[in-house]
Amino acid sequence: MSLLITNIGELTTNNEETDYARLHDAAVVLEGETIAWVGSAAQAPAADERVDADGCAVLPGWVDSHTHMVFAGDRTAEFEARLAGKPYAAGGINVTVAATRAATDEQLRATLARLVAEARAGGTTTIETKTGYGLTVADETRSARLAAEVVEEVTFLGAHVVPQGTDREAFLTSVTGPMLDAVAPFISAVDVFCESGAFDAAETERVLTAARSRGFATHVHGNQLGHGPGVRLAVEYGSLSVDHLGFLSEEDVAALAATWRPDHPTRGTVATILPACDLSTRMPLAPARRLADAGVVIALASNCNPGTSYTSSMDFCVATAVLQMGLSVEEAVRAATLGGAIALDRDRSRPGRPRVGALVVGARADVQLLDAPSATHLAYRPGMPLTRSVWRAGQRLR
Ligand SMILES: N=CN[C@@H](CCC(=O)O)C(=O)O
Ligand SMILES: [Zn+2]
Repeated sequence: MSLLITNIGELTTNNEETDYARLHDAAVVLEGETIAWVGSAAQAPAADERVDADGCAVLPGWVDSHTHMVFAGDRTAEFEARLAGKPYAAGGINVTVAATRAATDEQLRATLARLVAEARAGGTTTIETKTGYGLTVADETRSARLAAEVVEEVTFLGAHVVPQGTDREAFLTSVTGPMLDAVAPFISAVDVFCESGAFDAAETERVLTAARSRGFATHVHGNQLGHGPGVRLAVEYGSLSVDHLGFLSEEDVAALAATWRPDHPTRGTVATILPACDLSTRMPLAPARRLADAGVVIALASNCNPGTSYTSSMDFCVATAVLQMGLSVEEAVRAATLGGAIALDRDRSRPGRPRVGALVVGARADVQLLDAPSATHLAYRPGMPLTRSVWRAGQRLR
């Protein structure tokens, strides 16, 4: 079954080969799960079905490369305390750990389904989600298994915090051994919260080493609450991304930039910025402009979780990145699509892992149509419901 979306006023393709140029008076053809044709509306081939975009903007579906959606419970009281001036601290995670352990599979599934549905309705077609609210072998395995039922990228975040009442050394031994082995069938990457109140540099290295020795890609939560070793270690260990980044030294920015120079031997480390979290925790916004000017590839993600960022709205993240972090609309949209795909190592097609984040021939047919003539309206009309239609793998979701 093929579908022609035509009369597109502005088409964001993220096609590197055409210098990321946006097309006007454009059309795309979806064939089954895949993008089959992209070009000028006047030259579009016939298809089984046709959608008229009425001159509106079409973009790749959002790629949300950082969320924590497997949880139970509520942290409104902690949020209210923050509004009254109490700073965010990693310890709050234990409240969600207790609620998550007490929840049934069906309760966790229901929350996950609700959050995934919200994200999809907002144009998100690729979701990464992390474990990290179970923190025993059984609870982390359950979180990974339930996540894998509904999202395509599951990341093991056993090293989120040392749970209350647990011996630190015994916990780390489990996270880097039996716990990691138990979740392995459900995950594609490993993450670690490198921060005071969570895990220090030596502990972070243990987690990254264990992941690497089993062939898993890694991510690091780093430099969120203060300056620290997160960025340095992510770069040293070749992590796919380092996320948060509210506190960066000149050396941190230079180290990240060096990974994107053509002479760098491996794939670079993406800087994932999480503006909704920065705002909700009342922490400094990550220096996105500085990172972009230094040549660092940026991903923009929601960090949807009950503690620091209870939203999956990528539209909100894009608007904030433009209005408050100094990115252009093009940069912010690219970070929320192609940037996320690069952070998940999904910007090229591999068996069982189709390319996402770009509207180019061969990529997965993940498409959003806005109720607006250009992507600029995401920042120009912040907070407005601009998602008109969404297709994921060729299936219409709304
Ligand atoms: N920073 C660490 N983890 C989450 C927050 C988890 C929580 O507070 O529940 C984050 O990315 O912000
Ligand atoms: Zn996070």
